[in-house]
Amino acid sequence: MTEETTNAPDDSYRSGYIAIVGRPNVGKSTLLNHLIGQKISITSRKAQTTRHRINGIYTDDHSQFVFVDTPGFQLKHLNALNRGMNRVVTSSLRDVQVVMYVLEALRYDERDQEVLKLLPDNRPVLLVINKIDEVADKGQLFDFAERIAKDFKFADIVPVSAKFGKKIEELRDTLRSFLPEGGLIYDADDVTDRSERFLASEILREKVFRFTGEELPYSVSVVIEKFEMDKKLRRISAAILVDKEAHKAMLLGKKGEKIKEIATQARLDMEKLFDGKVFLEVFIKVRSGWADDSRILQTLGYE
Ligand SMILES: Nc1nc2c(ncn2[C@@H]2O[C@H](COP(=O)(O)OP(=O)(O)OP(=O)(O)O)[C@@H](O)[C@H]2O)c(=O)[nH]1
Repeated sequence: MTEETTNAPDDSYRSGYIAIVGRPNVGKSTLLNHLIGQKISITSRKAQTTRHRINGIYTDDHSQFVFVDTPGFQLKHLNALNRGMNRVVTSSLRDVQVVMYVLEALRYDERDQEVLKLLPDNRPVLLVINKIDEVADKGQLFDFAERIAKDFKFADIVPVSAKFGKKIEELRDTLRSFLPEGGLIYDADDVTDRSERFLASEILREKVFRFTGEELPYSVSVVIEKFEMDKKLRRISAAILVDKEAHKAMLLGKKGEKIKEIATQARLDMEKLFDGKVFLEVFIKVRSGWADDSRILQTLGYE
């Protein structure tokens, strides 16, 4: 905790960057969506759906929170893609004022400890225990928190249920108390500094994961090949990159029904977020072995 943070009078405006860190699937994206009150970061049952650093912004009369969502740590199977992701995590921690370390209630193993090792010791780190709705005996949460606190000096501990929006207000209040005094970093009505182009690809990727369930591997990626404004209409062409012909068939579904449904749902979400009509074309391209190809990764913006 810095002097500046502790001494700021409570009625002063506060603002700052907050990183969300934790291993895949603990609920970071769900938490971010609730913290900013709008769907920006994508969520899915599958681990590792977040590959980019995303800023979600929440502004009220007393504070502005700029959230940085980080990709889940992948400690096994280090290919070029995962190495790129771990770099994003470490670099996103360098320029934030507060870190939220997210765990799933009652789950803590060596993978979480690995993540813990990368946390900074020179600024406040909050332990956020998510998915408390899954724990019937709340006393267990207390013992759990005590155990984790032996491994790291947390500034505070906040139990939440991101999915059910429980204790989110409390979490925001706690976060606020650790933000430095300062004015707006972004405009008051901004929710993200990401381009519509990026958001479009995230929405489509979410639908791909949602509609293919566990069938499709994580190497699937989405590239927006065209994003044009035609008066008020957004014309978007997107390519879904897959590794194998078999994956393409999974995405197509019977008579192309699955991809049609994916594209329709993605378009509806885009129209809601952009508040305007969208014309969306989706192609599926087979690109074998791309997850290990650094050159292609560069063009996708991972490295
Ligand atoms: N029961 C319960 N499930 C939750 C809660 N928060 C998130 N989940 C579920 O946990 C799964 C993973 O959530 P995500 O938000 O995608 O997790 P993430 O940590 O962002 O995952 P990566 O993007 O892979 O790093 C989803 O199925 C969520 O619905 C919660 O509070 N309670």
